[in-house]
Amino acid sequence: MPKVLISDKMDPKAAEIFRARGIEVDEITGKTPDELKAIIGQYDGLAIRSATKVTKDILSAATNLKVVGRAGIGVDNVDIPAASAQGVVVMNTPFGNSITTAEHAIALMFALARQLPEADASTQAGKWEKNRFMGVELTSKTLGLIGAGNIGSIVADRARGLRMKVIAYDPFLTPERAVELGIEKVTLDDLLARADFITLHTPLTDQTRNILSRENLAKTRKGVRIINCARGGLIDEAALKDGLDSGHIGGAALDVFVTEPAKESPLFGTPGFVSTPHLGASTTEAQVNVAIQVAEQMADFLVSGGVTNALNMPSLSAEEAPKLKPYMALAEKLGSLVGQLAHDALGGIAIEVEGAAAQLNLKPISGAVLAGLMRVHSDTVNMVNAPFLAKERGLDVREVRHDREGDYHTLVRVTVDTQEGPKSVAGTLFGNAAPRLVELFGIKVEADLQGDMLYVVNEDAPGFIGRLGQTLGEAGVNIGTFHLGRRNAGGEAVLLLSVDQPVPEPLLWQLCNLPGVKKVKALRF
Ligand SMILES: NC(=O)c1ccc[n+]([C@@H]2O[C@H](COP(=O)([O-])OP(=O)(O)OC[C@H]3O[C@@H](n4cnc5c(N)ncnc54)[C@H](O)[C@@H]3O)[C@@H](O)[C@H]2O)c1
Ligand SMILES: O=C(O)[C@H](O)COP(=O)(O)O
Repeated sequence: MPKVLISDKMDPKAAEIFRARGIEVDEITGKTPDELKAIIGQYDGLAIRSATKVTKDILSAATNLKVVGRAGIGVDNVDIPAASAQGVVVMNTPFGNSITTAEHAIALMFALARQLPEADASTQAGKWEKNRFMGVELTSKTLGLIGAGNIGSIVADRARGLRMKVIAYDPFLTPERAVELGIEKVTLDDLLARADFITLHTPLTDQTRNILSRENLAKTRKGVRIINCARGGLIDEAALKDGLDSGHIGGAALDVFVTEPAKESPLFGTPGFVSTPHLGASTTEAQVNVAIQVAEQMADFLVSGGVTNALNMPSLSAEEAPKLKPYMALAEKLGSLVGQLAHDALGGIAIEVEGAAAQLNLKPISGAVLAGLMRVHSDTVNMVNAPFLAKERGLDVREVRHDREGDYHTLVRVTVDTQEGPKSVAGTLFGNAAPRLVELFGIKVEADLQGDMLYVVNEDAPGFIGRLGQTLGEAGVNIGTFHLGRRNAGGEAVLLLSVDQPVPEPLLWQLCNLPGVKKVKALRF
């Protein structure tokens, strides 16, 4: 039974779903990194929000971990390259809290426009300072969005409802989408020069870090009000403080900080500054949404192999997964076969599909081929890390879908570029379920790739098979199945034998020395 750890505060629905799907679950929150490291080894899945930092160090102890599920959007607390290298799938819930977070941005915009927190504190202190608090209307003001993805688009929609003019800087926003959203796509400088309010909705990346730098803050309109419900690090906090002190910036509201938890900051107590403790996603509705989504996604993966919203693996729906399962087994065997038979470094690999296979999602099939190929050299390779390792090793991976009828109703072909030229193996599914090799380096041969096997290349001549059987028999090696193929009568022949036990090295040498033998190799599937 798979076991999941929920290490951050999460709606109880998550644990309920895991249990209902036959998954054992522990909810242990507030652990230090060392404490987490000490227990993580027992879990197949880790469900988190933003508090747990899934570092390379934690992952190194997560020897059973298969999936990290983020109940939320941002995954900057997960070392995705390290997880990928270790074959751990990382998934998030990209839409579950978007409305809630957009609403928080709008709430903070109102808070700034009408100085609500300061007015509240003053009133509750018994001051009744009616003349101190003079606000601004939002109607007709220009709102500048930096980032117009899921959350930015919802903010735009709500802001348009408030009769604001919305402009957006987002290099990936298409002109068509901008029209659809009713917003104007602008350059960053244009946005800085025109916006009365600026709200940030990008992830924190090398391109967005410090996007509101001291220099860019100086380009904003006097009195600009700034909201950040996205990620700390998008704004230079020291420059923001200086801008508020000088009066150039009319107000700033931060839900997120460079260092969290932000228990102290030079910004605290600055007039015009409003803050919340990373509450963007904190509504009952959003937390129920993300808890249900993350638990369903992780359970799908752990129980049936379905992959949704993964950041380091192609998606595979729970309905697709059973259909693809036999193909992935076939693909992995074909990858393993070429991996075991290749003698030199491979320059490239082509994964081709035709017939029924051509109608399927090719990514998981090619991931399985690569996993089979590379597992020959490392048993920690799986479908998640195989494509990354292939890229790291400079392997050129080509995927081809053929729209043609072949000899088989479904076929997967793997061709590797070797120093001797391209070499190809192909397989099909018998009864839509049983993987079968049907071609080996240009020779038609039908074989199950199963357990211990022997691959023999020899000159096609009478008497050879008898000598081979006798040599194996005398050494006490029992032959299970026997598959023979040849290029042409009297030419080169290929034998694939399944044997009941591994063939020891001295016996392989003995077989190599039989007359007519060109090559012998022990294989294992
Ligand atoms: N405060 C919270 O509690 C909270 C809650 C949810 C999400 N978030 C954060 O909000 C942010 C936005 O989330 P989302 O769901 O809208 O993400 P998203 O991926 O849907 O949208 C991000 C947008 O940023 C744009 N972008 C990327 N690089 C850019 C750049 N250099 N300049 C301008 N735009 C750029 C992208 O094109 C995309 O449209 C994320 O950082 C997420 O972690 C915070
Ligand atoms: O990226 C997100 O989803 C938000 O930052 C929410 O973080 P939280 O789950 O820790 O509230």
